[in-house]
Order: sequence, then structure tokens, then C-alpha cells
Amino acid sequence: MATSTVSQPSYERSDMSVGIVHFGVGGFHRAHQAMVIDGLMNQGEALDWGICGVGVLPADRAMRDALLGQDGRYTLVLKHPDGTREARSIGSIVDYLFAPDDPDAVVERMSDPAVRIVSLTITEGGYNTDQVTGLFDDANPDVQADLHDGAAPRTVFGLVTEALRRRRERGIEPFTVMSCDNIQGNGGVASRAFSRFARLKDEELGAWIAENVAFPNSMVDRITPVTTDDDRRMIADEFGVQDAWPVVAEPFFQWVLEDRFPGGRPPFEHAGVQVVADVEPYELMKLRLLNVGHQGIAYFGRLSGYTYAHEASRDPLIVDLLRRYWRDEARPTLRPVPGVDLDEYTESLLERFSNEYVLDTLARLCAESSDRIPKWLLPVVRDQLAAGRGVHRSAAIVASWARYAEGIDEHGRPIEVVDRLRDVVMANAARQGDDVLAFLREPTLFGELASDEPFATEYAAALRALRDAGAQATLRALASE
Ligand SMILES: NC(=O)c1ccc[n+]([C@@H]2O[C@H](COP(=O)([O-])OP(=O)(O)OC[C@H]3O[C@@H](n4cnc5c(N)ncnc54)[C@H](O)[C@@H]3O)[C@@H](O)[C@H]2O)c1
Ligand SMILES: O=P(O)(O)OC[C@@H](O)[C@@H](O)[C@H](O)[C@H](O)CO
Repeated sequence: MATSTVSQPSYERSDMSVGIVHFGVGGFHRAHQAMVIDGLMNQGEALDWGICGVGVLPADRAMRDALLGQDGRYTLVLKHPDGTREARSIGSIVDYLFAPDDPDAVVERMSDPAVRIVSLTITEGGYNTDQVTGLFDDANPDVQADLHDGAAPRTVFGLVTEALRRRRERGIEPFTVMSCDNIQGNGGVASRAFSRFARLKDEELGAWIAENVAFPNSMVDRITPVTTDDDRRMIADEFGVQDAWPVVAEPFFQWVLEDRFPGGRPPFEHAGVQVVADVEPYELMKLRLLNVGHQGIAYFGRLSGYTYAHEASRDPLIVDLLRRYWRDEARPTLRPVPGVDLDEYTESLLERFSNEYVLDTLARLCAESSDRIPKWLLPVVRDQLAAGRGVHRSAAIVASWARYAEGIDEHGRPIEVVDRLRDVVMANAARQGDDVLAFLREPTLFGELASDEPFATEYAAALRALRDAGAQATLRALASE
């Protein structure tokens, strides 16, 4: 017997049309952008900005089946720190196309003049850029296949650039490409990746994209864990809804977006989005404080025996590590952030991480570390080193990843390392008993850092402590300095 109600969309499906094509319909998009569009539609706005989701990877077949099975609608449940929950049915996803089923349908959808935005949450690794140089990885086998085998496009690069080619040929103005991934300068990164891919395919098209397609930057924020079967059961029991793939998230929401949409955009600001001229200070703040904070709790937490983010972020020694990293190493690298008190911001991060109802797992935070540490933490390290400032806690966080990547916890139990570079990082970690810098000597991840004396010294000391004395003892020593 349901005890709570789900708020329903107030608009009719027949009134909506597609204005946005979105790649990477996972948890986050459905807790963030799709909710914003739904909110606008509830206000009678943006009805022509409905979303057509696109899945590219084989695993997306499950999302296709779940969403199409319920007319694109799904339940978003926000979990408050006092244990209360609010549920809302989101109706802004009008359609879903699974690219491997019919790539041309995806390209044609994006070629429709009514589509003015193509948005992306394809993960940090989805942009296929070299971690050190930031250049597009031309040699990637999927990219090579999309460039040369003459078959229909299958990567996001092939699909988007083919749609832009058709629009150009047909005299339709280009859509804006809006990246909502956790990458510093995500718009610029996307611009370089798509233009480079297009140039390799057709020099003139690449130049046209670089010149004519807008790629606004954005900062996006809402902790959205992986949906579990317990969530499905809770939604059935408490709200009386059978949902094949609901999404759960924390109540906090932030989206800061650069106002660069030549083809038009929804009135995002009417739904709580901060539309600004310069997103960079917000991006630096969020990635270097929140996301690195997550990596700070992830490995130390896992090695200390915790499973969930809220457990690790209530450990006083881990809290101390985060506070000192934020104060002494991250904050000196930030630009002033309009309207934000950084003391309040970092304290609010601890409160958000500690929300026990969100049940965010350390496993989610540890996954794909080779796409996260180089993009979020190493830029802090490099800025600090260039300014002659300390990297003590940053080095300890990198070392905790190296220890974690050994794939065995402090009780001898296996750790499942989920990373597209799993074999590389685990092989390097396996050698660090003989060579304490072995993990750091991976130039594709760390560039020159193994030969940076101040950094390598701090890192080696932290890794030795982790291997010899364990995570808690290492944290205790760090806290006593
Ligand atoms: N979950 C969060 O708390 C959160 C918060 C802010 C931002 N984000 C951003 O959103 C991204 C996705 O997070 P999520 O929680 O939705 O993850 P998810 O695993 O639920 O969804 C990821 C989606 O990206 C797609 N994808 C992955 N690699 C791809 C590739 N190479 N090409 C095309 N599609 C690809 C997947 O198929 C899937 O649809 C994150 O990597 C991050 O950049 C997430
Ligand atoms: O999803 P990722 O890979 O970008 O990173 C893991 C988490 O740090 C991230 O998802 C945060 O929960 C999110 O960035 C909060 O807004």
C-alpha cells in the first residue's frame, strides 16, 4: 500500500516536440538536465525542447528497453538527509534511439532543423583525449573504424559530425553541442575532439565545425548514485510505482552554464540554472573541491574498510585529510567564485557526502580513476608545484589510488578494479613493492611527475606508509603533522 505520492507532469505529451538530442542517458542526465526541462514544461515553457535520448554503447540497450517500455517517463526520487523522500515523474524524454539499431535514424534526428542542441553526458573518458596532452586520440580503434571502414557511424564522434555534415549540405544552421561532463573546460574539450575527428574525415568540414559550432562550457552538480534493486523496491512500496529504471539523487542541484547558444536555447534560468558569461571559476571550484574530495574519500575509505561515501566522509581522519587538501592545496589554485563563500562551500560538501540515505558507493567513486585523477587532481598538483607550494595531501591521494590499484585490501580480500586501463594500472601497482615510483612512471597518466622531485618524494613517503602501516595509520600520521 503506497504511503506517498509522486508528483506528475502537468503537460501533455502531444504538446511536446524534440529540440534536444542527448547522448549518454544514464543516471545523471535524468536527475539533472531532463529534470530541468521537465520543470520548464511544468511551467508551460520549453515544450519544443523535448529530449530524444541516444545510446551508443551495447550496454545502453537496457536503457532503451526500460524507457521505451514506459513511454520515456521515469521516477526521480530525491533523498533528503533527514530520511524523507520526494518523488517526481519526469516526462521530458520524448523518444529514445539506440544507435546500433539504426544509426541513420540518429543522424537524421540530429539533422532535423527543430533540433538546436545536442547534449552529452558520455563520461570523462567519452571524449577520447590523451590525459597528458589533452589531444584527441586518433589511434583509438573505434575512432579509426568510424573514420575509415566506410560503414555507418557508430561512435558519438561519427554520428554527430555526420549530422553536422548533412545540416551544412542542406543549409540548416548547426546545433549547439552542450557537454555536461565533469571535465575542466568541457565545451573546449568537446570542441577540440569533434573538430579533430571531423578534420580527419574531411578537412573542410572540420574547419567549418571549429568555426561555426558553439560548444558552451558548463559546471554540473548533483550526486547521483547508481540505481539499485532496493531503490526499485522502495519506489514500489512507498510510492506505488513499478519503474524499470528510476533514478535517485541527493536534493542539492547546481548547473552553471555559459550563455553561448547561437541557435537558441530553453529559458534555463527559469528553472534554477545559473547562465553566466564565464563558467571557469565554478568549474575549478567544483572539480577541485567536490570531485577530488570524492577521490580523497574513495581509496582511503575503501582501504579503511568502508563501503559507502557517507561512512568514509564521517571518519574524522578522512575529514581532516579533505579539509587540509581543500585549504592548503586546492583553494590556492582557484579563481574567486562570484557569490560563493568557499568555507561554506567545503563544509556543505562534507554535509552532502555524509547524507546516509543517498547510499553512494565508494565503488562508484573508485571506478575509472584513470579518467578522473589526471583530469581533476593532477592539474592542482601542477599548479601548486609551479607556484612553489605544497602537494602533501594531493600526493597522499594519488598514493592511495596506487595502493588501491594493487587489487587487494588490507585484510587480503580482492578489490575489483573497474577501469578501462585496469591492466596497465594494476600491472604498475604490482611492481611498486620493488620500485615505489612504478605506478607514477606511467607517462600516459602522469606525464613528467615521477621525475618531479618534490612531488615524487611526498608520493613515495605516503605510498610506503600505506603499504607498511595501512590507510588509517597513514591518515593518522598526516593528521598529526
Ligand atoms: N553521477 C553523478 O553524480 C554525476 C554528477 C555530475 C556529473 N556527472 C557526469 O555525468 C557522467 C555520467 O554519469 P552517470 O552517473 O549518468 O553515469 P551512467 O553510467 O549512469 O551513464 C553514463 C552514460 O554514458 C554513456 N557512455 C559512456 N561512455 C561512452 C562513450 N564512449 N560514448 C558514448 N556514450 C558513452 C553510457 O552508455 C551511459 O549511457 C559522469 O561521467 C560525469 O561526467 C555525473
Ligand atoms: O561521475 P564521475 O565519473 O564524473 O565522478 C564521480 C563522482 O565524483 C561524481 O559523479 C559526483 O558525484 C558528481 O560530480 C557530483 O556532482
